[in-house]
Amino acid sequence: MLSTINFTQTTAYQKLLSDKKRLESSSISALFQTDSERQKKYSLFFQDIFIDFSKNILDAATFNHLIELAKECQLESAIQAQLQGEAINQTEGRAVLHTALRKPKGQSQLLNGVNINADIHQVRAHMKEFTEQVISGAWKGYTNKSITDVVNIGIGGSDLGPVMVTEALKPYKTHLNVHFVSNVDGTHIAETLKKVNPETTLFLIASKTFTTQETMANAFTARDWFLKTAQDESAVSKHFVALSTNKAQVEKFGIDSANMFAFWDWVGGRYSLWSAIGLSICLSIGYDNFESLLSGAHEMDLHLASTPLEANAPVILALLGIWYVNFWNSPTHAILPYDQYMHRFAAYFQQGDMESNGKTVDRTGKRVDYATGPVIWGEPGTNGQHAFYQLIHQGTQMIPADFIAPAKTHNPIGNHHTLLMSNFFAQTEALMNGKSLEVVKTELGKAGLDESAIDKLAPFKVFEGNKPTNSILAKEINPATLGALIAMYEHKIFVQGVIWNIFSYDQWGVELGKQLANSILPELENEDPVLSHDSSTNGLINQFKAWR
Ligand SMILES: O=P(O)(O)OC[C@H]1O[C@H](O)[C@H](O)[C@@H](O)[C@@H]1O
Repeated sequence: MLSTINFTQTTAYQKLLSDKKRLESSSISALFQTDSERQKKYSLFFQDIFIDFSKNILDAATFNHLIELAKECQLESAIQAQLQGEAINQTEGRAVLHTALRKPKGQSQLLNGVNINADIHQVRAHMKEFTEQVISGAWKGYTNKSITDVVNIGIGGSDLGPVMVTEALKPYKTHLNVHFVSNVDGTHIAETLKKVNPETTLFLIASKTFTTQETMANAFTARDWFLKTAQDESAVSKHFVALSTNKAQVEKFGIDSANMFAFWDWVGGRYSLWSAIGLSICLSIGYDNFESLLSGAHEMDLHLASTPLEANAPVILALLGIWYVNFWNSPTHAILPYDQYMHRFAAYFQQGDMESNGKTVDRTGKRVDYATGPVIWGEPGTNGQHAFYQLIHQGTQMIPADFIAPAKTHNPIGNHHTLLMSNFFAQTEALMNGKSLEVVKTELGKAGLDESAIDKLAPFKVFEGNKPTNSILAKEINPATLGALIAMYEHKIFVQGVIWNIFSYDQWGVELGKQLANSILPELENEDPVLSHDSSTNGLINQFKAWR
């Protein structure tokens, strides 16, 4: 079981409070000036990924105290508890074993004393066989035509992971066109169905529970649309498959259990792209590339399990995050991939991180008196630079940011990649160094302004600097490096949850929204005036009814 230590009661916490006071009067750039070895000390390689965390407000003492904090919170035993399949998701009484999905065939993974590796690989074999049939054209639709388009219908974890990965790995795309429908807004499915032909389309109904309102509504709409042309219920089995843990509901929907790809309750929705939920990924990039994605993630799992905390990439990133959230009051964290293919990476970890660590109750059931998970956000570079970087550079909040980029591009066109990367390096440097009043004044003087004009304008052009960033440079973004990067962020989330003494693997907050929508639904199904809510909600519902 996980400990219930309150991290604010540890000795390391007190030390970190004084570190903060000391470092407030210093700066990242000053720390570089006094230590020519700084980058070497605060960076590490994980295979072909170079993680430079030297541009943080961090000195040797602080780094040691962060590691002490992790030790005092019994992080090492928490990591083992998770990897060994203990029921660390205590509020749901479940183990958390997405890491087991990435283990090679034949490597034991015990859950309650039973080895689950064979079950996992049985589903994988089914996914491989099916993927190869569809890609080769051997799988035929009801008019004996091969499949050209795949529509994944799912939401949350049953959508965001596959979307992010298929976008990030587009250079590995097969001939299949993979589409994703998630929103219950009819526009999403309507616009997707306009692009596909029922004779050559395969629908993947992706839902762990197979009860999620949005997914079921979209699945029934897709089925009706399909049957309008096919006119024959028996054709459904050639065009609909299910990715789920709920066999009974899958059968109720009318999908043959032979066309069901199973997974298990110990796979959290937002950690499920490695399970049968990844079938859209297999179809999009081919089964072997899916395997490479999984083995890249597995390598990161091994790194988490066996590397000392002070050289452990996800642990370091997690501790730096805690340093900013809890000691520097940073409410948000930006993820900024300088790779257009990774344009959904931040959106994916918005769910991963915020659904996991958006908690106010600690593991003893008490309200916490410290901040927990930050708001995660971001857009790919350089688009973000022309949108929100202003606030990162000159706003009042400290916004730690992860810059992620591949050294090699999949599209070496002209000097585009050099232009892109020059922005990456320039931004992280500028965020750290800022620009002093003196420098601004000299620049304005050189531009020919007189003294009073310089005095007026200069304050607006000052950049305080000292904005922390991590730079994550991968040799290239391929299935294995992407797998490792995703697993690194997953583990970062877990480590932070351990320190914050919260349960990272439940999501009771989402359940509330589902219940509320279901209670209002019947009130929208007739024309009677609604009076059962507060005046704002009543007024809005009644106006909606009047206008629809
Ligand atoms: O896969 P499903 O059961 O349809 O669930 C889809 C999503 O539902 C909720 O929003 C959960 O909070 C998510 O974690 C989950 O990914």
